[in-house]
Amino acid sequence: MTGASPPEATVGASTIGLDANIVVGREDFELRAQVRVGPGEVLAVLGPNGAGKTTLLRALAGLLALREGHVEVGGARWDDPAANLFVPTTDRRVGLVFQDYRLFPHLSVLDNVAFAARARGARRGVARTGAAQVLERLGLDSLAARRPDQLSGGQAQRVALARALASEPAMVLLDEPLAALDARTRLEIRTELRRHLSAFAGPSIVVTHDPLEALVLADRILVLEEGRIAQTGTPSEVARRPVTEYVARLMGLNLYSGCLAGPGRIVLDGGGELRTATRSVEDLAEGSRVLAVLSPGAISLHLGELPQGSPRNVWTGTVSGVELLTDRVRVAVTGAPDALVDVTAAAVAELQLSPGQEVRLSAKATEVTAYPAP
Ligand SMILES: Nc1ncnc2c1ncn2[C@@H]1O[C@H](COP(=O)(O)OP(=O)(O)OP(=O)(O)O)[C@@H](O)[C@H]1O
Repeated sequence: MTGASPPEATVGASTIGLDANIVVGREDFELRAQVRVGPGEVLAVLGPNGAGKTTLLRALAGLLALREGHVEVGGARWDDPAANLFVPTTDRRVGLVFQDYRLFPHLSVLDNVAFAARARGARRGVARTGAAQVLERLGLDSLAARRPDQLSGGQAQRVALARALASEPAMVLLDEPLAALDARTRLEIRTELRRHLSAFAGPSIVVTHDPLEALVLADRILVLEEGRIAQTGTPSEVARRPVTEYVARLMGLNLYSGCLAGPGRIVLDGGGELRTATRSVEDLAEGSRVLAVLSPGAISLHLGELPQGSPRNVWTGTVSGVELLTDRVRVAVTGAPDALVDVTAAAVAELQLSPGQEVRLSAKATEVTAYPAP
């Protein structure tokens, strides 16, 4: 599948894991998404606030009933309104991990992890033995006797994952699992989480705001916007060929839409044009709708004459903002087209860049990646 897959596309090839066609309404919001996740596959769901990510997880977990469609996991139907079928959450084999972990405060770590087996009717000793094995596997055995208020954020997150895995789920659903952690712990746990999810045999879905988390954790990314699938693809497809402004911004790219007006020449919808050296658009007919991305680091800013051997794309603009990032300065330029440009702090000083400043922008045609618009 390419990164430019159409809306409501199907995700993943296998049908043995999760196969869902989700239609749910919440007052004036409607989510419509077809989602397939293969066994052992990790799907990251990315999207802006209010896109419907949590609604999607809640529908899969049985915390919200479908209006239409179906949810099937490992061949078992969990929701199918047309057949009047709805399996309640407690009877769905789902391992849930929430942002705030939701550990039971009055239970020890061991009993938190043993909870699902107990709820299914296992005897206390049996449930605890199973829980102890999971804790050991995750390297958490030393925490077994503690209560949740005696855990750090990172430890609580690990215990929450242990509890989810100990329930022997058919599917694992994680809602912003690393959001409550500080940056350093997040990095550590992200790596561990990747390992544990890779070892899990069923489908997993991770909801996240963080593009890096999606890129690192997932085999496949699904982008939700306003209750619809905006894009699906492997992390590298989505990172290289975003199809919406939201994804382009997340990936730190300038995204332009326009029409092919000759070989390698794109007339942009918002004004201006770009030359591209992308081979794959050469076969497209003139007039075809295309998207083009240009990295902020591939654009240069100039005040006077351009250096010799000028690149193919040159245009003028006005600096509208200058923002210091950790290792570079991001300059917003208004023009035809608008662009975000990354320069060094030295360049900002040398060019005396500040809002209102007129600049010339240049970028090589080889840096402009174009592809058919979905
Ligand atoms: N209990 C509810 N009743 C009615 N509408 C709701 C309810 N919960 C959420 N919504 C609406 O459903 C839409 C999707 O919300 P949802 O929480 O799924 O988004 P999200 O992508 O998870 O957002 P965020 O990243 O902010 O958590 C929003 O428009 C929201 O206002």
